[in-house]
Amino acid sequence: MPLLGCIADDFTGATDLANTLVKGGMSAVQVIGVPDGPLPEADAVIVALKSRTAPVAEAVRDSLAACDALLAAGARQIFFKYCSTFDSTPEGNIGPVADALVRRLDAGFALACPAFPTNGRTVYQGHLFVGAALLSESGMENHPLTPMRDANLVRVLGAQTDGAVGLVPFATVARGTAETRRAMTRLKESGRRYAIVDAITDAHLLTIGEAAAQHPLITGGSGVALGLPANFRAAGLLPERDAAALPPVAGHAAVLAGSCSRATLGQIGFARDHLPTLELDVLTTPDADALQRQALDWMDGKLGDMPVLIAASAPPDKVAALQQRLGRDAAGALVEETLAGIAAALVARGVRRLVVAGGETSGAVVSRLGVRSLRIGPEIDPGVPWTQAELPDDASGIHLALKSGNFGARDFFLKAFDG
Ligand SMILES: Nc1ncnc2c1ncn2[C@@H]1O[C@H](COP(=O)(O)OP(=O)(O)O)[C@@H](O)[C@H]1O
Ligand SMILES: O=C(O)[C@@H](O)C(=O)COP(=O)(O)O
Repeated sequence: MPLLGCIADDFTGATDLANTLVKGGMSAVQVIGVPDGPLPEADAVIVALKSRTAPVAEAVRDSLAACDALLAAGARQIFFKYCSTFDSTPEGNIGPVADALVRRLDAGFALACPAFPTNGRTVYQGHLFVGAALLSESGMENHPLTPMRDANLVRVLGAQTDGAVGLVPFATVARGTAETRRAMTRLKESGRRYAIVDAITDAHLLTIGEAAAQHPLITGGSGVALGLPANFRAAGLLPERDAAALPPVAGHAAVLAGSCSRATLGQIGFARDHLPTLELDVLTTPDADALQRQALDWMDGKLGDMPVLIAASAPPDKVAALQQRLGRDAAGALVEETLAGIAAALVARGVRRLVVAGGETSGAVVSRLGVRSLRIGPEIDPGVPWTQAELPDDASGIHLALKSGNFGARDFFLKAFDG
């Protein structure tokens, strides 16, 4: 029976959250899509949806179905995981999904905290920073699907919900668990459905986690989950455990990149000097079949001891040009379909260790490969673990690392395969 039931709005976000919980001593399994059978045994079950950019009604429907499955399995607390950069549009989907979960759980209130200080995401006076820059000046204002042009999360969340949004400021969180708990209770009693909660350091996140021990619903990034294993441990529900090691796999290694974030563009720039690299020019050839044929021709003879890198990623001007030609969603779907097809071809040719860069891209790849669940293994960089995925026709499975576009050091695509 899971202690914590989690609903993640994309696949990289789900592994990020699972990674945090495993490091905190909880066993964690990531299930792909709304569960249609019994849930695996684990302290935390993370249902990974592709609901971040889905139509609102679909995101709400799938999130509620996931919530029901987790509650039916006995989960004591529900966690709604979204991006540490609060990726969403004025239509949603953070607000509408959170509203539906608040109602389903009869919670009346939920905290909202995307902070992830280890990766530079902090919240101060309700404003989200990425490193030293406001969210709206961090590069996220150019995201292909969810451009973030306002850093004030009280306003951003407020535009996505009919509930009122308050703030628990830094000064309160710094005063500790009891003050933070009281501030959230006061906001709930004064009719706020949400509180953006400031957090600048991991110590703040631990305080918030402890203060929310009795909340039926927590919403946020993986950072705010830091404090949750201790709550279950304090309640005598969580035995001491070691983080799981994964059984080794033998085969080729590859990286597929569909993220256009600054971090991923930098990682591609670094890796192209070290790894056999194919950069697809989607603007010149906006045709999934033709792009896949290019990749298949290229990879013959390239798969050997070295990992290979295939990227569709492009800088903002090229992304904008493709979107102007095809429309935003069609442009994203074209690239996702292309990379998913290439992933299937790589696996068919013996790739058994695969890094995928980009949340939507990871969703498309994992769906195409028919992966149903992921066991979480060792961390490569903060927020990105290796995972073990069973394939439908190969029980020994493959190792997959689903990298959030924004995460990882510059040498991530090499470092992933060290050791
Ligand atoms: N060259 C390109 N032009 C337009 N869109 C692209 C290009 N390359 C990738 N994309 C799309 O950009 C989106 C990136 O989102 P995602 O994979 O979630 O990355 P991130 O993790 O950075 O958010 C995907 O839909 C992807 O298909
Ligand atoms: O919280 C985060 O930043 C990540 O866990 C996450 O959600 C990643 O999403 P993408 O940037 O779309 O990969």
